[in-house]
Amino acid sequence: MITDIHGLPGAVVLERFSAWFGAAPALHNVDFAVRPRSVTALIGPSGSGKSTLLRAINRLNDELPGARHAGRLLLDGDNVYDPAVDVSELRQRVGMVFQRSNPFPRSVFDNVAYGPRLNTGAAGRALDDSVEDALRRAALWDEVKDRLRDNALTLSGGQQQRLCIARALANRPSLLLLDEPTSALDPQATQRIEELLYDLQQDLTIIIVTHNLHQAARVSRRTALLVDGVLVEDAATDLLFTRPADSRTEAFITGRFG
Ligand SMILES: Nc1ncnc2c1ncn2[C@@H]1O[C@H](COP(=O)(O)OP(=O)(O)OP(=O)(O)O)[C@@H](O)[C@H]1O
Repeated sequence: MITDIHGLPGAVVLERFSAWFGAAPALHNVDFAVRPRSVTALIGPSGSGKSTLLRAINRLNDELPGARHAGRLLLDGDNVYDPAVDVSELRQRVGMVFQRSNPFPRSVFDNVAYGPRLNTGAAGRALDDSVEDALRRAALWDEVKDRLRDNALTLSGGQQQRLCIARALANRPSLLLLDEPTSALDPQATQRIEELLYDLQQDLTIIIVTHNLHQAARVSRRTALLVDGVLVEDAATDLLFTRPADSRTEAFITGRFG
């Protein structure tokens, strides 16, 4: 099954992938294939390795002292840990959005224009067009089209998070990683982002870490459970929540641990 999707654009494949920060592994021999152009949810108790897995994909763990890994991690069929990989180019292909929205304290426009300016040298009309396109794809354009010169920090929390999504989309990534993107938002702002993810999966692969099992059930086609750095189960979301194959999944989704 894993080899079926290996080289497809936006496909992520982990092969016996392990990660350590110290002696104990944060991820242990993970075999995991993420389907392209769909939403996959990562769930699991606190400290089970969800963020470590996300951060392994765009090599953010590399920045942490003592971090090391073993095994292979492929994006679009390429090993992201190949020495020839340009990490900044990798991070254009892999957008990431965090729990706390983190717009730059600059204008709405400049936030979204940042990547295209830096990576393609876009300017003038071409830059305006790519900013508008990213804001439209992030379902934010109508709300900010008259506020493009306002400081991004004047937007609401939900708008700031969609702005961070737009900033990532402006780099035309094939993969979007979201680490608990709605946990600081109210239900309405959360719903807007969930609807947005539903639309965005037409064009790109999305992996979302969430502590909210209802959210995983609502937004994802597949869900994977991590426990103590081990991938316990990876299945179609409706199956995982109704007929889990592993007793640890059943215990987790019924609230008996984690
Ligand atoms: N920078 C770091 N230095 C040392 N250990 C770390 C670091 N980041 C994570 N770990 C350890 O790696 C393991 C996995 O952590 P990780 O943050 O990936 O879990 P998580 O499932 O995302 O947790 P949470 O749901 O609480 O965010 C934990 O034991 C954690 O203590």
